[in-house]
Amino acid sequence: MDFSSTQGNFRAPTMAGLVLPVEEVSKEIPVNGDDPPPEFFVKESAFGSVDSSPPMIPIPVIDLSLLSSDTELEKLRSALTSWGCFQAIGHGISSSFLDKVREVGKEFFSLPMEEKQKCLRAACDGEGFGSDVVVSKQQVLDWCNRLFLMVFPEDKRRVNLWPENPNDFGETLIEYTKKIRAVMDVVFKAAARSLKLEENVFLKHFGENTVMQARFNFYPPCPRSDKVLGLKPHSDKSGITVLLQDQEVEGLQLFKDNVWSRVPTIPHALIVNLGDQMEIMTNGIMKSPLHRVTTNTEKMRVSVAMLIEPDAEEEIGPVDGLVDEETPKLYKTVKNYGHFNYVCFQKGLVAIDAVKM
Ligand SMILES: O=C(O)CCC(=O)C(=O)O
Ligand SMILES: [Fe+2]
Repeated sequence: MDFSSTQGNFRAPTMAGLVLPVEEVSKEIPVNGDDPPPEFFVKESAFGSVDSSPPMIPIPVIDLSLLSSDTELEKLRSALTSWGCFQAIGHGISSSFLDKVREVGKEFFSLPMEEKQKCLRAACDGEGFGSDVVVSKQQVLDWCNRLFLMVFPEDKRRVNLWPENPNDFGETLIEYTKKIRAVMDVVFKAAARSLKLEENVFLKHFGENTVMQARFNFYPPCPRSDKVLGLKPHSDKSGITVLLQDQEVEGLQLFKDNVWSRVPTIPHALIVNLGDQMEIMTNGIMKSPLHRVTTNTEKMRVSVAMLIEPDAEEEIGPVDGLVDEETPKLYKTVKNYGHFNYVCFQKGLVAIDAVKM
C-alpha cells in the first residue's frame, strides 16, 4: 500500500501494527439535519472533550514585511519556539485575491453531488474530493468534506481530480500556490535568521521536487457540535502549513499549556503553522502545534490549507548548527495525524498504528 499520494509523505507502511485502510467507498458526509451517525461522536480522549467556546487566545501577529527589523525577527523567534504558529500580516497577497480563493472553494462545495463526484477520491486514496479516509473500524470520523490536490511538482498533478467547475478553479489555485510558496520562503529564511543560522538552512530542503498540496476543508453545519469535531486533534506533518480561515465562521482551536483555546479570525491574515518537519529540523526548538476544528450548528465553514513537504529524496534531521555533542543527531518524534500515529524521522514518516480517538 502506498500512502504517498494520500497523506503527504507517508512511506510504504510495512511496520508491524499498522492497520490498513478498511473502506471500500468514499462518500460525502450527511448534511440532512439529522443527528450524525455514531461514527462521528468523539469518545473520551487524552485531549479533552469537545468544547466549541473556550476562551479565545491572542496568538502572535507577525508582519512579514517587517522581518528585516530585529524586533520583528525576535517576535517571530518567540512565536515559533513557544507557539509554533502565528497570524501573518504584511504578506503581500491582496484581500480580493484571498476572497477569490475562498470563493472558488465555496462554489465547488456547493455544486450538486453529480458534479463534485467527478473529482471523487478513490477508496483508500486521500487525493480528490471526499470525506475521511477510513483506516480503522474504530475511527471517529471528522465532520468535514475536503478537496485535497497536489499542485507541485507539476508533473505529479492529477488533473482528472481537479474541478472544471468553477472554470477558474485551476488557474486560481495555481496562482495562489505560487504566492503562498513565496510567503513560505520568507518564513523559512526568517526562521533561520531568528536562530542565528544561515538563511537557506531550511529552505534548501524544499527545492525543485518539493511537494505542495492544497486542502480545501468544508465543514457543513452540524446538529451535534457538542459531540462532533470538524477535524480531530492533530499536528501538521508538513514543513509549514499556511491556512486561510473562513472570514466569518470560527472553528480552529489550539492546544497550548494543556488547554484548548479558540483562534481568532483576523480578516485577510494567514495563519502560519509549523509542521512536524520543521520541528525535526530545528531539533524540537520550534514546535509543530496541536490543533483541531470544532463544528457550528448553524453555519458552514470553509478553510484552505496549503502544505509544503521536503523534496522526496531529502533526508530530514536536525540542521547543522542545532546539534551538539549532547544532542542526538536524529530528533525523532511520534505524532498523530488524524487517523494515524506515526514516527517522524530522517526519511519522512512511517505510520505505526491507527488512532482511535
Ligand atoms: O480548518 C481549519 O481551520 C484547520 C484545517 C487544518 O488544520 C488542516 O487542514 O490541517
Ligand atoms: Fe492542520
